[in-house]
Amino acid sequence: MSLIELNNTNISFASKGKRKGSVNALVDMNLTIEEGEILAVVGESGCGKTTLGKVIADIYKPTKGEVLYYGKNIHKLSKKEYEEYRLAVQMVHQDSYAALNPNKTISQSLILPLLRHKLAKNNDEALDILFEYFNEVGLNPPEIFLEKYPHQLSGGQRQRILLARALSVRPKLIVADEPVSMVDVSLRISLLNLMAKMNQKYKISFIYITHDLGTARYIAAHGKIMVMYLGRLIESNKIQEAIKNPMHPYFQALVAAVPEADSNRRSEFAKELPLRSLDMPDLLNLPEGCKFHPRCPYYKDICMQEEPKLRNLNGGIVACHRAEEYMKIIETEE
Ligand SMILES: Nc1ncnc2c1ncn2[C@@H]1O[C@H](COP(=O)(O)OP(=O)(O)OP(=O)(O)O)[C@@H](O)[C@H]1O
Repeated sequence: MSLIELNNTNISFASKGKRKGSVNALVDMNLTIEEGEILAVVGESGCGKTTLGKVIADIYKPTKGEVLYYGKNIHKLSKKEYEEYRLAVQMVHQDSYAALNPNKTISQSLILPLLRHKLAKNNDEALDILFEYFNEVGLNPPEIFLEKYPHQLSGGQRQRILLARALSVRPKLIVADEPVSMVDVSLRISLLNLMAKMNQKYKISFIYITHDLGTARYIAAHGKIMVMYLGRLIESNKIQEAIKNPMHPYFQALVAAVPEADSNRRSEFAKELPLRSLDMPDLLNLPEGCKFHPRCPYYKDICMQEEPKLRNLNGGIVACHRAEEYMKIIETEE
């Protein structure tokens, strides 16, 4: 049974601007996360990646559809089961500063959940647990970091603290939302390696949310990728296969935009894909048919009329009317 499953999950928000309307941030989302799996979620800003993470962590409640934890709807769990789920699914947020209380030392912030969830009987036991995980995430010696306030630490140190906090409650899944985007480039690889190590050592599943395909490929080297566009899942596959043979034109454009020093490793599709437009459509007035067609260089009449459904192709799934046809065009062009 899957650790987490989303069944036709939808969520819409009232628009934030002056214009009235609602934004569909997740549309008929179906996905499964297995124990120990790493899933990278990619797509450009505003496509719904964070919303997806927050729905999985029950920070947002779906407007329609359900989230299952080991086959059970999270909103129908008993109190005890729900507590177990809340500990099992931890979210690490992009902005490490906002995620920590600025008026409390790190130890004051991190001891509390351990006591509240009865993972430690008293402060000393909680500190022992934190020492263990601070060492694990490379914050040595732990006592120095535990007595600091968030503003006294660097972005990289705060992200490690958030990972240690998530780890300390022994989760089954960590939803990591752009965990390295606000960290110095030189520290990114060490944080990614840390997550990969946690995945191997503790069999923790990861959902790694990013708009950066390079880091997604790095962390989910043996995992899956899912590509989102305007709240929709448009492609998913094993990550290596997906990058070698991207099916959806939008994903082809993302792959084409990744710099690759070694020409042998470049996907054969990784060439400039000229989109018709660089802008996302108006969220309050989405186009008919395929939501990508106003930007797609390969659209035909059917793309303007019918929204493509997800279907099986090349070991994965894709929502594009013309994927096979398009892939053939590329083959004959080369
Ligand atoms: N609490 C909210 N209230 C209203 N609209 C929201 C809310 N949260 C998200 N949205 C809207 O839902 C859509 C998806 O947002 P989301 O933050 O999930 O995208 P994202 O892909 O994570 O973007 P980014 O990469 O910039 O973080 C956006 O149009 C956003 O404005």
